[in-house]
Amino acid sequence: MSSAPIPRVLSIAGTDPSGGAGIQADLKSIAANGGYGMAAVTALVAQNTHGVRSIHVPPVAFLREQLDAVSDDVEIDAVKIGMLGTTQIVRTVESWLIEVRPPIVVLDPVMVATSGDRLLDAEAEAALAGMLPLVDLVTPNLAELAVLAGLAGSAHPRSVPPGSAHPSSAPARDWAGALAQARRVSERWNVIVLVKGGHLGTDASPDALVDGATLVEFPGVRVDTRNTHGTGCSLSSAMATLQARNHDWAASLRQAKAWLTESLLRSEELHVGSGNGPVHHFAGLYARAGLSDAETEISAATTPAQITGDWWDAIAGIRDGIDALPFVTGLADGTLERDDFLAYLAQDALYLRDYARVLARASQLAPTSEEQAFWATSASGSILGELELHREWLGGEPGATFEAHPVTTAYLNHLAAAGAGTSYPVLVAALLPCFWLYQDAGERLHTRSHPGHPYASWLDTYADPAFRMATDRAIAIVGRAAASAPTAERDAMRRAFSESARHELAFFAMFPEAPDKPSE
Ligand SMILES: Nc1ncnc2c1ncn2[C@@H]1O[C@H](COP(=O)(O)OP(=O)(O)O)[C@@H](O)[C@H]1O
Ligand SMILES: Cc1ncc(COP(=O)(O)O)c(N)n1
Repeated sequence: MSSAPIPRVLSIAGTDPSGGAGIQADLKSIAANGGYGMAAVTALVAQNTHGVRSIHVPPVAFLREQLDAVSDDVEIDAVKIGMLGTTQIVRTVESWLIEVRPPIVVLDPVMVATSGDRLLDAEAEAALAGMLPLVDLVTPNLAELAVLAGLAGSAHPRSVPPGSAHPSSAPARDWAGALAQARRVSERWNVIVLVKGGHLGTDASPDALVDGATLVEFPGVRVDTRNTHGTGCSLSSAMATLQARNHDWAASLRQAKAWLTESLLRSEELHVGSGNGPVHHFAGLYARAGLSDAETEISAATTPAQITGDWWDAIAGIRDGIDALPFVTGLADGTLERDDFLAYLAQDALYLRDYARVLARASQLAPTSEEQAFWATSASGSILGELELHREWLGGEPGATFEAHPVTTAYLNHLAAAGAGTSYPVLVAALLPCFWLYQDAGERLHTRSHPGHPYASWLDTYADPAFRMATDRAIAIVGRAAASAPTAERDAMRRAFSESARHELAFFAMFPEAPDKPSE
């Protein structure tokens, strides 16, 4: 697999010359999350960390020219929409969206700035709600959510006469109230709502994704800082960028929140203005590039489970890829040719023999006797597994000569390289995908077993609770090692983990051997 392409993300928003919110924040946020940022300006806002002084709206025809100049030339992977200001601007962006149909659209329905200044005409609120059917994800704060929920209650958002009071809901005072409003908005306009609990005034800062009746909640820790200018802008553009990579909203939110929390924690390092300062968009990158010296507090703010959870989310594409492979679907429905199955088992036996040696190396490097025993037991299990495969399925002597497929060799070389180093954390991170991806795919595969299934006895082995426990244990060990590792080593762990995951995918993809590249 080649590396993921860099998403081209367009921000359509207002400006903040002090650099903390609006388009300036969006561009930093897109770049910090691995995207190529572009920007079309809706309104020029004279503002700083204390608030808005005045707003200048250029002719809307010129906004349309900016948008066309980008879309006539550049393939856009995601759009983030921020401050729109007036009904005319809303309509202009809406008609451009209808023509261009960007694949991902995130709308931060900016109405009022953190400072309390209005950034959207009151009469434009209904028009803004009217564009929601063109949007994939909307990211209102609690006040904005209440306005949208009020409009969701009316017969048709555009039936509300401009300037008239619409049946607005009061901002939710508790989390349950916010979720109920979000559900109304989601169902009314068929849009996913990212509910932000940052304004609830509690110690927690929860967020949630609401997609009709489906709810996924993300607990968050409130960072004690005044530097929250532009958090909404930054989060929404991070979401647009990460979604273009992940195609999984929950994974994107988990990553975006971890990044934003780190950027809030480090915001004190910036000395910008004397009001509500900006977040430090590049805090993590600076730390990892050696451009800043404090790094340990951030590690401390991240739990082992969050780290391994983030790694797992980042390989969502690989997991989907495994599930879709002809080998896996054929194994599930029993249509896999026996020769292909046996060819796979022969490679698996070869793999397990050397994997056991690398597990033994982890046992050698383990810092505690408990972990030493865990890896030694796993090594023993792996080599016994190899013997069993030969006896049961391959009908040969252990060590019988199968030729290693280049894919098997490549995976084993990667593991051997991790084992040849001296970093226990990197080694165990490289070993983890073999536990985790196998366990994960196996959990689904074993449900497909039935008495007449040609591979029933193989599928049944996937249900082994001992392997599940071993996988949980391996995840916990790796998470703990990562949480206490210096940043550079933790990055090397993440790379070793995702590299092994890519090898896992290639391993499952080996058979049946395709004569031609399958069409997309
Ligand atoms: N002090 C804080 N600590 C942690 N997260 C915060 C803090 N302030 C805001 N956030 C997070 O930043 C994101 C944007 O939040 P919010 O303040 O609601 O947006 P807006 O800028 O649109 O008002 C949310 O995910 C929220 O949880
Ligand atoms: C141009 C522009 N767009 C949006 C915001 C909202 O900022 P916040 O995220 O602090 O609510 C802002 N202050 N300026």
